Amino acid sequence: MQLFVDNLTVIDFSYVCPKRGIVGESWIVDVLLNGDLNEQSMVLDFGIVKKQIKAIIDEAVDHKLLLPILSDSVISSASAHRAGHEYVDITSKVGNYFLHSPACAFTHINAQTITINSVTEHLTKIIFDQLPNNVQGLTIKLRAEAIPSDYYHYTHGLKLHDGNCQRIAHGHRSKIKLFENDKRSETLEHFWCQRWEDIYIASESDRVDLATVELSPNAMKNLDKNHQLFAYHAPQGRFDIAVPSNKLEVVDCDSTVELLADYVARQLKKAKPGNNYRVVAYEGVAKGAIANV
Ligand SMILES: Nc1nc2c(c(=O)[nH]1)N=C([C@H](O)[C@H](O)COP(=O)(O)OP(=O)(O)OP(=O)(O)O)CN2
Repeated sequence: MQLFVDNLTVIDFSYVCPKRGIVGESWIVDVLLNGDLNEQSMVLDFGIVKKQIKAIIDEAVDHKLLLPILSDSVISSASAHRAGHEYVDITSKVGNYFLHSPACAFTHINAQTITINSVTEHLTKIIFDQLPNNVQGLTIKLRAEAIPSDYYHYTHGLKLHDGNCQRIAHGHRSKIKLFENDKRSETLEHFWCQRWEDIYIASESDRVDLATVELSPNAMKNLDKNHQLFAYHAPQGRFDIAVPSNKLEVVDCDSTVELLADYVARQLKKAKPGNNYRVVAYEGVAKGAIANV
């Protein structure tokens, strides 16, 4: 007998890509179980699938930075600054990134590259080990939202969030709808999606200098004038990141989706003060915020 739950959850995360740097991503999760019926005449109670399997997936990959640990582009090591924290040094074709975060902000994936296949394999093993004996098969399907318009991938962290969004490098694949004087402008959408392609969005208020940043000894040797540094303390611990300027947008606000919608709206208004703008910004799949100026 087979049991399925479509759209079980959306995982919002970022991953290291040797070509693209740090990439924000959102994947929808569908689950298919194969097994005998239990004493309740069920393969597995939907309640358990929806709560426990979702919780395992969240704990494994949601709001984390996924590291392809078989790739030469990632070096991770224990932090010398703080217990339970990890350094991650990343080299990529678009520049080098350096991070320091509580270890829970990273997931090591035993692969050369982060792909739907490598993450599916990682999740399947973790989940299958925790299923009851009557469940003999598990198929996890990860898929990106089908977006007919332009979209961007962004990475950020919300220092004021009391949940996992405080992690300094988690992200999303997001569309944006822009209206100029009540008329949808695909030209403007295209412009912003190019501008924010694989972007890291940092807040000016989190900027730190070389004297205060906490990064690995290797990072401190390799930082150059192209890097900009950001750090904050949040309930899970201390977070630091060095980002290459060519993959960075520094905003004058926090990066909640409400404030990003407002930020885009303000930039549009500044360029053409006589026009009215409506910005519908998404944070991953099927959720977002609307700003009007
Ligand atoms: N009003 C807002 N709420 C939240 C924002 C935000 O910008 N405005 N942002 C976040 C995080 O950035 C987060 O990445 C998104 O969280 P979400 O996927 O919704 O959170 P959960 O994992 O808890 O939800 P699931 O349904 O389990 O995916 C949080 N909130």
